[in-house]
Amino acid sequence: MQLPRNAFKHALEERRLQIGLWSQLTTGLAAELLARAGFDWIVIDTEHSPTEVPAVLHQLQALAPSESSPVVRVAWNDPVLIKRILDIGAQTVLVPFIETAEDAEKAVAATRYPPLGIRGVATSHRANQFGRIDNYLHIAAGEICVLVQIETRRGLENAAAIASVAGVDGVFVGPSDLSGSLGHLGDPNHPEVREAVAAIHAAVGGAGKPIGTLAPVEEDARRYIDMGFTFVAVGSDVGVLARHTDALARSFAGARDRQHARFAETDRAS
Ligand SMILES: O=C(O)C(=O)C[C@H](O)[C@@H](O)CO
Repeated sequence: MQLPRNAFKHALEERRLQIGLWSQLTTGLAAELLARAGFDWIVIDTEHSPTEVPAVLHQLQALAPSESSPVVRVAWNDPVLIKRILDIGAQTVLVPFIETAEDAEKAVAATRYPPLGIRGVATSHRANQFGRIDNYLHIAAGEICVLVQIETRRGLENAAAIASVAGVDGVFVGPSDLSGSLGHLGDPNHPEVREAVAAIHAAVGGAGKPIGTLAPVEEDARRYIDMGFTFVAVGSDVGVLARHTDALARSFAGARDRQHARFAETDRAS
């Protein structure tokens, strides 16, 4: 049996723009629904959601038949978390809070078997099709994509060194945390944050690696695309659901309030 090809990894290598969606809805059912939407990549976020490993598995299964590549954001740069996610078949991991080249090396090492790294060896799991993929131990890394997240002032200062680490396939800028770290919490469009994003973009480009981000505001997403970002998540499932359900409820609130007022009038009259 062949190792599955990681379409997202190869698209990044070729700098083909990948439009993504952030997912925090946690269930296989939600992932199945999103799988048909037409995004190139979908982040299964375990850092800022209640999603634990079994729920990641259900989401990977739901996304498997689709054209949307799963990207699993682990909760922390922890080799145990990364190992568990790889063993259930994720081929792309996004590792948060990378501040130095050493942090990035640690993330990469967690995805590589010895002697290149420290990934624990299991003989039969979903990633190797329960032992059916020939030579998995020696070829797995070829289809694993490691994205590291820069989201602090320290990460900004070390962006070029982080991006240059061998085995880092791309750098993701976290605008929300970066703005907090730079003293502009809640204002990812503050000029200093924009300047920092531009500096990270230049450093990552200089290292010959692709860069991506999450930009739920359309104007921001289009700006990043115009700047040359290769992978841009343009929204999140919870955001889309919350905003659209708010708007739907609001659009019928007038009809309900008018009808209730008529009831109140009738009550008063009787
Ligand atoms: O710093 C950021 O921006 C991110 O890391 C993305 C966030 O975690 C968040 O917006 C996901 O809901």
